[in-house]
Amino acid sequence: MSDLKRSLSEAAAAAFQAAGLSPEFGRVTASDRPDLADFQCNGALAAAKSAKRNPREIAVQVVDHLKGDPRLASVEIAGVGFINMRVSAEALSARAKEIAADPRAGAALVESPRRVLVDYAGPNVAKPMHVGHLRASIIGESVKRLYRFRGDDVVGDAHFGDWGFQMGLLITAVMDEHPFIQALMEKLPEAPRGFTKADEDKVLAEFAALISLADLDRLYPLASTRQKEDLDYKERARRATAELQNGRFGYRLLWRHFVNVSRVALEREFHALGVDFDLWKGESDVQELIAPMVHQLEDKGLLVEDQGARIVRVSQEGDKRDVPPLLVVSSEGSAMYGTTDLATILDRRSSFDPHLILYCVDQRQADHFETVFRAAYLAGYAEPGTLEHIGFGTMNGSDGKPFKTRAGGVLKLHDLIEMAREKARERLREAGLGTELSPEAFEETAHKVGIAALKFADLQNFRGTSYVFDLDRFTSFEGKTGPYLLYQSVRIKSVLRKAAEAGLKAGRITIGEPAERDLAMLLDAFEGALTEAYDKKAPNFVAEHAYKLAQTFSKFYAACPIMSADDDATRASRLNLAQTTLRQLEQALDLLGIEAPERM
Ligand SMILES: NC(=[NH2+])NCCC[C@H](N)C(=O)O
Repeated sequence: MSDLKRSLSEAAAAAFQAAGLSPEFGRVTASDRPDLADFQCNGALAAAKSAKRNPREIAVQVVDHLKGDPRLASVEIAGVGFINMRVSAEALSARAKEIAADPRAGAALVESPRRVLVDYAGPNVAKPMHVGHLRASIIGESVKRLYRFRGDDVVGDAHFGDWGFQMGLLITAVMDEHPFIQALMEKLPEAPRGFTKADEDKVLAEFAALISLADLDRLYPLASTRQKEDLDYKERARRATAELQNGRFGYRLLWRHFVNVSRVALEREFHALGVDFDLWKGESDVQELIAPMVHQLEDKGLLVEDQGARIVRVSQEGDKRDVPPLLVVSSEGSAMYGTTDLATILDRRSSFDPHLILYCVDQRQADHFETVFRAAYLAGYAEPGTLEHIGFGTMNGSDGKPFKTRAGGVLKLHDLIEMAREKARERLREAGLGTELSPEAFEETAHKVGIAALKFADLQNFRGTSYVFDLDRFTSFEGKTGPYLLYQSVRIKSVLRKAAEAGLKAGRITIGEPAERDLAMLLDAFEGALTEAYDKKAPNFVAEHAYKLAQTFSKFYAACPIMSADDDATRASRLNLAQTTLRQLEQALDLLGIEAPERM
């Protein structure tokens, strides 16, 4: 089973081949003049150039070969040699029927599934999340779902930032605030003889009683500001970080408490956003791998001294792109962000052995990843081409700079979601929607509308583009928005409910009216949109398809009455089209990480 674009491409390829030309020229695309044709093939022009022949002559040969294909109602030459095709009603009906019967709503699977690891979100302990993390979460979740839906074996990993300087800052701040903890830390440079798991749990419980998430949220920014002015403080934090990393027992316990508290809170917020990880590994998880890795890099002759630090040079003379070297060990002897990323590649190789790792991280880290990837290829830790950075632009405020809250601070995911939810409530009330829902159901709908607004606003743009945060626009039920798509899907659900209540059943699809035709064409285009999104790691192609599908359905519904159709067969066919549209639309929304409510 394949979509029309692909099956017509195959036919055109055969036609080119029959004309003694490369089948490559047979690529068929959706027509840019839908009023004239459904599909077009421009291959005759390219073929003419390479074969030094007349394009029209080639087009005539190809068209002659294609004529009589039962799928085509017409195939004609336009201009200097463009080939225009119109699909027959029978072929379109058959394809629509196929999609209606397909649990995958017309989407194919990849031919050879791969193991793919998606590294996304990348939140940090205690440090507040910024818009980069929000976008990484939204885009990464969608890419993960897309790859999984295409049949790959996919694991999504949060890659928790739990090992940097911020840990030393927190330890220092907490000790300053709690003399009890300070004293305890002095008593516990290492595990006392006979210290059991139960003893550890007791200490952790004491930490839990003294330090809450709110405390971490309060202390981190204070400590982070202070270390900028107070060199002595900074030095203490730096030492604490080093001691933690060297395994100081008390610090490790305290650190475990920080990690636990942050993780629980973060997972709750991500879950509210509809972002769920398969793996929640942290930077700390690969620390044991670093020392042997450094040795190995040394043995391979890749490590060089540079002003007291040890680096891997990844650029060579004449390289198109000059990227900074990988800083493996700093002059102070610590492992760095890139060192951890390199060790993580080793860890992933031994645990999951991925064919591909996708890093969904802010575009501003492009150089960092280029450096890490090159080092990994040089060291033989990954096959060239199997590591890929999926960068993205920023979400900006109206001032054109990365979005900040009104108070000027970085946004908290929790607050952002609440803002979107509040706007969604307002919008629903304004539109007179959800009036029949129970208060709980109304809340749930408002939540779904709010999340859809945020996610769709993000995913409708190609990821590389930056966009401006505008909650009023994002939450509107009109225009290219998440709420519009939810509204359309709820509308279809309501039609289907009414039909079911009246005992009406969906039946055999026949395509006749132009609006039915347009809808069937769009249902067929799902596969093409998914392929593009998959190849380019760009969910905006799925978003675009969902939007067009909703719009096309809306026009279809206006032009082709369902309940009051002229006869039973037409009604059954249109009901089936509506049902199939809903399934495909919900599938597309699911790939964007968006959930539609049952009612509004
Ligand atoms: N493998 C990675 N480096 N992933 C991205 C991690 C992002 C990092 N925690 C940050 O906040 O910037």
